[in-house]
Amino acid sequence: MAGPAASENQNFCFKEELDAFKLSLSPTKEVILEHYLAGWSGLVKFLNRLGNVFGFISKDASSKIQILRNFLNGESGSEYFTVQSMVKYELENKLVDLKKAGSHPESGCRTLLRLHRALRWLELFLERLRTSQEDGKTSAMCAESYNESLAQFHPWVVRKAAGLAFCMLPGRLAFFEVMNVGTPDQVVAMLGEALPVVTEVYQITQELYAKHDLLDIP
Ligand SMILES: CCCCCCCCCCCCC/C=C/[C@@H](O)[C@H](COP(=O)(O)O)NC(=O)CCCCCCCCCCCCCCC
Repeated sequence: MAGPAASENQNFCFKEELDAFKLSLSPTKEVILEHYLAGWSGLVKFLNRLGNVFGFISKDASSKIQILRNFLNGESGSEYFTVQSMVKYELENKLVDLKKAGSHPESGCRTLLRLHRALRWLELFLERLRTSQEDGKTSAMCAESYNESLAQFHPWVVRKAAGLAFCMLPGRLAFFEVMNVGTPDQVVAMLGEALPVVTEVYQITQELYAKHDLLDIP
């Protein structure tokens, strides 16, 4: 697969995309939705640069980002400032279908849970990338991370399609180039700095969802 043109590369740097997750952590360790979504948009942008075979994944992620942005820009937008305030607001106002799909099939809590589960995949994948050898296979790293996380929530047909798409991932070096961060050493260093942030955002959200028994929203 040919890499993106140099001019295109100037508009993209993986580090900046991940920085949005850093910004999403408030001083009181709440997760600011706007920045969280900006982080996801950056990842989707990256995914789109990898080629059309990932289109079905980036479409699903984009539509979930959009659902949440609509809440944020809607009339109750201020309630959606952080993930914590969103959970409180939606639960207090009975805006979440907790056990089975009903009148709120696209609640903020439910939609964010899907992205949250994918964040665990990201964490596992970035850690594998960071510690990979020069001849490491991104497709295998991606598949292993997926099988350990997101796959359990997906039906067979989605798992199958995802597995096929992973085979189309470029090799480690070409993948690093698409990230546009610098030399492989610089990429590895950047990942070392970025990962703890991803982990922290994941853990805070995980604890919040567990506390409110929201981890299985249909
Ligand atoms: C680099 C390769 C990227 C591979 C992406 C790995 C994740 C694979 C996810 C496969 C999702 C398939 C699409 C369909 C999903 C939905 O069925 C399913 C359930 O939704 P529903 O309850 O509304 O029906 N949706 C989801 O689980 C949410 C998936 C969100 C995936 C976001 C993936 C963004 C990937 C960003 C790549 C960034 C890589 C950066 C590496 C340096």
